[in-house]
Amino acid sequence: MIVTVTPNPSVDRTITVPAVRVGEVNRALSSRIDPGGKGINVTRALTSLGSPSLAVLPTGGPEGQLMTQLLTRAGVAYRAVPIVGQTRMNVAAVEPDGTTTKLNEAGPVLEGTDTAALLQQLALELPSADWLVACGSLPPGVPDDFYARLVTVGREHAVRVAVDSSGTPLAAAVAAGPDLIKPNHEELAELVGTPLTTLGEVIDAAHELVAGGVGAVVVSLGADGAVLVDSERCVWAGARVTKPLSTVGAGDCLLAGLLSELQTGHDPERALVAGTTWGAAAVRLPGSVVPTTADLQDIEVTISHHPDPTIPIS
Ligand SMILES: Nc1ncnc2c1ncn2[C@@H]1O[C@H](COP(=O)(O)OP(=O)(O)OP(=O)(O)O)[C@@H](O)[C@H]1O
Ligand SMILES: O=P(O)(O)OC[C@@]1(O)O[C@H](CO)[C@@H](O)[C@@H]1O
Repeated sequence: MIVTVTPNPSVDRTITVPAVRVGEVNRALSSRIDPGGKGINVTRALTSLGSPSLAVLPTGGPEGQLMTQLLTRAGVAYRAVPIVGQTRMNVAAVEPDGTTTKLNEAGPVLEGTDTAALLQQLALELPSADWLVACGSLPPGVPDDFYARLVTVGREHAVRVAVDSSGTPLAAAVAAGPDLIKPNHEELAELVGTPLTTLGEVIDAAHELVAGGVGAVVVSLGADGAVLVDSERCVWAGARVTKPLSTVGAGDCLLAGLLSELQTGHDPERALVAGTTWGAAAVRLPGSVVPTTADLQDIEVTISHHPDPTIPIS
């Protein structure tokens, strides 16, 4: 079982527009809402593709109610921890070529009691977890070492911990030695404190983190695929998508595909191929819609054990 925790979930509103015109009234061609936030997307993708998963999240206010309704409707298993504040709503404006502009709220303030209730709920779920997946930004009020604490708690319960976040919460988690992290290009550059302009530099940065105690580093590189580095291997994988519709949640689907294979004992290379397939499938779907089995059928993944280190990464 894969348990995800999303301290800062969001109802995602995706609005399709002919073009984003800053400072003007933009009329929508269509709009949709999805239950969102990175860990929730991971659980939604796993559920859609038949891997057992449970999402733990704080919820409050009308958007919180909407969130639980959307999750129930989607058949997603979840534990909602009530909070005083109001769950956020994030907006994505998507142009016809897939260009996506996101407007993310900071999220509600979580009081100390809210954070304690979230941790208490997680403690109840850990006995049935193989992986704990901690994802997304932290809302105001949650201490920066929240994910680092989860890494320690996971280790105490012999549960592997994956972290997908950014900035200080990710840096603190990395110092605690998680089993897996999934930064994208920018998050990795911020983590190691240096711009990364080629695939070779990305790989070197990932090796540096593995040497420092992270079990595996999977770097998602958008249209340039993804690379997995651990103490035994460095593998790159990518898939071509001709008509990208929305990249929102592609990284979450990549992580879900990867963990679905790791959980069942498959090797990291096979897991990377699955993750790349799920990520590419997500890009072909609107909003943060997660793929079904049918969406994975015609995706061809290329892998390389000796990726060209000079390839520029944008
Ligand atoms: N245009 C694309 N073509 C093919 N595959 C893509 C494309 N964009 C994304 N992917 C696949 O999806 C994976 C995740 O995408 P990306 O690197 O954009 O994640 P991310 O920045 O973490 O996204 P998010 O935070 O919105 O989930 C990539 O590693 C790649 O496998
Ligand atoms: O503000 P955060 O927590 O960094 O990211 C939140 C978010 O952008 O991430 C998901 C896509 O990965 C969306 O469902 C959601 O709106």
